[in-house]
Amino acid sequence: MNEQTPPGPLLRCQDVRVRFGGILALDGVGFDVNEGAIVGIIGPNGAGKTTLFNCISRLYPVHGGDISFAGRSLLATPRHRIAALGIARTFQNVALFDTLSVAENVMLGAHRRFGRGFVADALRLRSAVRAGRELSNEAERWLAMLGLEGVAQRRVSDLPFGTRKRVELARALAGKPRLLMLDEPAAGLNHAEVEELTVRIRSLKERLGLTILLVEHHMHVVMSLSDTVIALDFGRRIAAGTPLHVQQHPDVIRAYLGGPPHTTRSSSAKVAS
Ligand SMILES: Nc1ncnc2c1ncn2[C@@H]1O[C@H](COP(=O)(O)OP(=O)(O)OP(=O)(O)O)[C@@H](O)[C@H]1O
Repeated sequence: MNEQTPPGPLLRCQDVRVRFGGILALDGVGFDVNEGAIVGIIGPNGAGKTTLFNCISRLYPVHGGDISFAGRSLLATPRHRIAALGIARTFQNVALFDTLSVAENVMLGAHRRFGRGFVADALRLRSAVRAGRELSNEAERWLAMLGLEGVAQRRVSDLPFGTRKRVELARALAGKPRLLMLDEPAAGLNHAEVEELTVRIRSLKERLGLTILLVEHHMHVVMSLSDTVIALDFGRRIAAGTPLHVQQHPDVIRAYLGGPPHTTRSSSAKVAS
């Protein structure tokens, strides 16, 4: 555990509520994420998974409850301070600077750790050169870790989707987060890429001592990686516990199969590992 962290979970969501007009996208959701754990969030389409990520990243306002990180409420933290606190994320549809190179995108991820000193250095030539070199060495390290050395100078827009997802992961890691939030990292990947991703997430977590919050529709990925799984449906937490417990929970099966009380719900995911 990090010395500056008070005892307790690294991330705590308590009774989180978010409304969009008449829709309660999150309706009193609560759970803890302990340091070093992988917590999976599952649920049918529209369950509130991405909304939850957007609340933790401070992209969406929260209308009730609290979200705290390392013992401190995030709700008073402006969104531009979230990365500096040690939270990084990837997006369902990949959010990179398409016209920049792979290396430049990853350097941007590392840049936050150079902070204001980096800007100050830019005003002093020798230091600026040194800081630039450090940043570039740092980016190279992450590119090597993700097997991206061969495409470092390629423009992101020229790369296949699976590679862009890896670049986004490298950029998130370059910020040296304590909490890494992965929003459907396996979406759009082929079978071999999904297998490779599962192994990579597990090994990165071990190697870097990461804590991971994972939203994923591929049940094999989420069930094999997660220590704890939280299931949402219509903005509510319907189950939480070990992957096996959640997988066999009648409300989870009902939510995915569209049985009562939510007979209209369908989903692209099946509850099977
Ligand atoms: N910006 C928004 N404006 C209005 N409604 C929204 C917005 N974002 C999400 N919603 C609504 O909130 C609910 C939860 O959506 P959310 O995207 O969080 O679900 P999800 O579980 O991530 O679904 P999926 O698996 O399809 O990505 C849905 O009813 C959705 O239409």
